[in-house]
Amino acid sequence: MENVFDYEDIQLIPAKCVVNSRSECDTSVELGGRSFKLPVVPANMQTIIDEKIALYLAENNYFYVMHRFEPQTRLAFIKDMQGRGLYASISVGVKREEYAFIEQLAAENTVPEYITIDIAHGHSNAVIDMIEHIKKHIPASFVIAGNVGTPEAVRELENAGADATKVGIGPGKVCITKIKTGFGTGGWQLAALRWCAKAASKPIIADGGIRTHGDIAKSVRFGATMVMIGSLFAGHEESPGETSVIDGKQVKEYFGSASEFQKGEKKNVEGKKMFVEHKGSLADTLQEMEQDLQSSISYAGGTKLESIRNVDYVIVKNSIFNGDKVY
Ligand SMILES: NC(=O)C1=CN([C@@H]2O[C@H](COP(=O)(O)OP(=O)(O)OC[C@H]3O[C@@H](n4cnc5c(N)ncnc54)[C@H](OP(=O)(O)O)[C@@H]3O)[C@@H](O)[C@H]2O)C=CC1
Ligand SMILES: Nc1nc2c(ncn2[C@@H]2O[C@H](COP(=O)(O)O)[C@@H](O)[C@H]2O)c(=O)[nH]1
Repeated sequence: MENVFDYEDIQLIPAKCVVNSRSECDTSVELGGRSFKLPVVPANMQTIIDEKIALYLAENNYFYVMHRFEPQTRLAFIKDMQGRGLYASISVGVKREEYAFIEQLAAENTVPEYITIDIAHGHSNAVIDMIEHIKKHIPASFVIAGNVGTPEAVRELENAGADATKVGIGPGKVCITKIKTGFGTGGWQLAALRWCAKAASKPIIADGGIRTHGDIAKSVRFGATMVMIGSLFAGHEESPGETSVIDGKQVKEYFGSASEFQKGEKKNVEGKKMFVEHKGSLADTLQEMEQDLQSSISYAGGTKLESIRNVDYVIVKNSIFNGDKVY
């Protein structure tokens, strides 16, 4: 691999502005036949999303992926969302009972519009078999498969029938995969995204490692259709993580899906827990993301998200923050 870099090593180069106001720039994106306000989706983790947040996001034209950690609630969740005239987007794993769940959905004719196969090491027969199982029983569902970190994996999952792939092994804020196993895209997630996107013939979701709103534009530049984000969405009033007070400050918990807090045991732990400062409302963050991305589009010299895809960039090794902390 040549040209290895991460988000903080890259600056996008401005092109001549064609709008009179940033409000003219359109941040919407299409995925699976629907248009969403932002190319951003909160991570399908238990401290990031719950039914209430999913409802808010769907009602307000944002993409969401419900987590898979309360499996018994998923059927009712799909019915509830669709009963309200909204789309349903759920996650599944690859264990035996998940196969039966897909068959149950088919038998009841309850077909979620989106299914994300949520596995740490997605380049595996387990994921390929699950893609094929879903496509056999409920072909109308749009299948997002992951996570992967190589072009070979993207091609193999696409060939198995995945409609989109999710890229990112270990760049997450509460991830310890890189430390515990020595593997992953941590530290070079943006370069891995670029590498995978060159091989992809379907949409890619960049997952993990986003630390600033500018990183969303950088992900789009390097081939992402959508960006999955955990830590920036943790700590909101609506966030499901528990609130506590540390050193007089209100904080909320954010833990990894492969942490002992999620698993309830210390087996194959590849995630940790942290506390993030209380951030106010989710709606405010989404609005700020939209404004920042509109500004990115204006700097790209266009009016639509796609204009970011063509901008030039420079590699400025680990230097852009000069020690500043924006967030
Ligand atoms: N994006 C990322 O970098 C990472 C994300 N995660 C998140 O953590 C959660 C748990 O993930 P995961 O452990 O996959 O889910 P599960 O615990 O549901 O495991 C799914 C199945 O895959 C097997 N499995 C898991 N990892 C491997 C591996 N490295 N090699 C072979 N088989 C494997 C498991 O068996 P067994 O447990 O017996 O091995 C199990 O049968 C998910 O939400 C995932 O997204 C976790 C790590 C990295
Ligand atoms: N290695 C691990 N990765 C995890 C775990 N739980 C979630 N994740 C991944 O992190 C992203 C979110 O990253 P962030 O940088 O935006 O916070 C999430 O979507 C998963 O792919 C875990 O326990 N271990």
